[in-house]
Amino acid sequence: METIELADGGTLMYEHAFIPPKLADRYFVALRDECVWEQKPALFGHMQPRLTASYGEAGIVYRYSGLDNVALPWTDTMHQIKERLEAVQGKYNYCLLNRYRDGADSMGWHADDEPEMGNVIGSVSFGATRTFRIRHNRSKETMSFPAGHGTLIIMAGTMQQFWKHHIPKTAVKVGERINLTFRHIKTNH
Ligand SMILES: O=C(O)CCC(=O)C(=O)O
Ligand SMILES: [Fe+2]
Repeated sequence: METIELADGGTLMYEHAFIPPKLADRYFVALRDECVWEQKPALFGHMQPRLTASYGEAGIVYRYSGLDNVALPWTDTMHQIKERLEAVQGKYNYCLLNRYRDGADSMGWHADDEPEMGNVIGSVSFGATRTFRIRHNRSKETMSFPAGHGTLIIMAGTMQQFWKHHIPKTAVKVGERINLTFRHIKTNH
């Protein structure tokens, strides 16, 4: 596990093969075939350039960009991944899943800085390797990390306040990638 201290108090932890390859193969197939995937609307009548799914504890709703994401109950696979992650860092009650069907699917620059969101986000990737990029808001310093089959990236500290991240499109022919971001959403009960 590599721990990178970022400017202004952010921390990024990285491990390329956090989930061993054979297990990652099984998880990829289970997540692809068992989750309820949908393509949600984005701004200006567009659709998001990827599929998403939402899982977590009962009653958790994650709101972002005007969308309400109601969590379905953890699947067995997701619960296993969550426990592996929590053994490293964090405590999670919600997971947003993103499925990038090919190199044309992507995620724009953003921070996961909603007020009800805990500062530790645990991200695990399966399938095709895509580039995870981060950029400091003021200095524009940029860093890139290959997010491959079984890769763990933990974002913590003040990273969401001072840095944005994204998954760029790629012209290279790539297969599907599934990413899980485990989060802690504060509830008022
Ligand atoms: O696909 C990824 O690695 C990034 C996902 C992400 O940033 C998010 O779901 O907020
Ligand atoms: Fe994000």
